[in-house]
Amino acid sequence: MTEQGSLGVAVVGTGRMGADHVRRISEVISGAHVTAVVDLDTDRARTIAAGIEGCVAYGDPAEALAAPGVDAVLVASPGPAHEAALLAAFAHDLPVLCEKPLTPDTASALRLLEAEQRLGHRRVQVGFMRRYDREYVKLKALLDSGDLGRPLLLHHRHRNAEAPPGFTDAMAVNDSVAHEMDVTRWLLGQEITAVSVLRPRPSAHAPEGLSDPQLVVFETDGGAVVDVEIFLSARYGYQVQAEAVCEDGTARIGDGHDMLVNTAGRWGGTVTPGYIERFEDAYDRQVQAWVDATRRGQVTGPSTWDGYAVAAISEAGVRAQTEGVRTEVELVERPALYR
Ligand SMILES: NC(=O)C1=CN([C@@H]2O[C@H](COP(=O)(O)OP(=O)(O)OC[C@H]3O[C@@H](n4cnc5c(N)ncnc54)[C@H](O)[C@@H]3O)[C@@H](O)[C@H]2O)C=CC1
Ligand SMILES: O=C1[C@@H](O)[C@H](O)[C@@H](O)[C@H](O)[C@H]1O
Repeated sequence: MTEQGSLGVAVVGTGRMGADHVRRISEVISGAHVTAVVDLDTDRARTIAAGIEGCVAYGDPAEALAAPGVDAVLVASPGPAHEAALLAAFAHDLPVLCEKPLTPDTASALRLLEAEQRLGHRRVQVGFMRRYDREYVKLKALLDSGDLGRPLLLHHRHRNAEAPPGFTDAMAVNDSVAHEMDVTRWLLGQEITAVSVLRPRPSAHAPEGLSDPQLVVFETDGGAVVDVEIFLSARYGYQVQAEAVCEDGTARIGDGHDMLVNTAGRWGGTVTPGYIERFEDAYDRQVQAWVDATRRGQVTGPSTWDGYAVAAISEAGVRAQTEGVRTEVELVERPALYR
């Protein structure tokens, strides 16, 4: 840290999310600055570093994390690269904000759980940023208050304008629905115990070979049933909604953050084009919360355990999807570090 106590952050992966986080740390939030950027595409890393005073570009995460001035790490490389980056951070006992998913499979998530326990303290916050979205925070507070009674059903809608190139059926579950897995566990304070997946006839706008949309159904250990529409080729914009159906009422979020306009015989608001715009404030609040906690020497937010649980639910979800069967989720016993 600098004399002023500003946290020196290395950002690993400078693609869409990584570059946005570099901007956020440099221009939006307080208490941190970017000292290193790392990308296998070294030209990209160099271009980003060139715009930030004192920032050095690297091609190898391990080399960057050993550099002076690196107090903490933000991992924004693709999911399959997260395990190596986290293990490199653990080797220097550095705090990490790791973009979701923690890892895309259970075996690697378990290895990380074990590695963090060997360190003896929590080091990781997983980037499930919906927990920092003001609307989700409000919904959770209402459910926790008990004013609506016991939650019975949760309906989630998760629509992207178009699927990124190369997106697969499995990624619809372990990359996109991963958010609903986390937010369901958090909102309800319940564990997901089984997953089923239904695939209607694909939209004519779905990329060749992608089942889109899909309907994913979770059962929980508190007896709730949760459905998630994941529709990656919705075309008209990016929309994320959630509705809780409880014994004494219902509550719904995500209908619009904008004003409603009446003009030219039409009524309505706007739909954001993508997640960067829809969740801008949540990303800011997430990274600020991580920096603040790290400067206090604390680790808060979604843990490696939460990341592991989502990996296990994802694995069950991909099996449910490919085999067409309801699949139970198997979790190891929750270690003491995460209770
Ligand atoms: N929280 C959210 O809403 C979102 C989270 N994400 C997550 O953010 C992460 C990154 O996604 P995007 O930025 O969309 O991907 P991207 O493909 O735009 O960028 C990834 C970058 O990482 C680099 N890279 C690949 N392997 C690397 C390695 N081993 N070490 C260092 N750099 C490496 C690539 O060259 C590329 O520049 C993923 O985990 C993804 O799931 C992505 C979109 C939204
Ligand atoms: O995390 C995200 C992407 O990786 C994923 O591909 C999108 O479907 C999600 O909406 C976005 O939040």
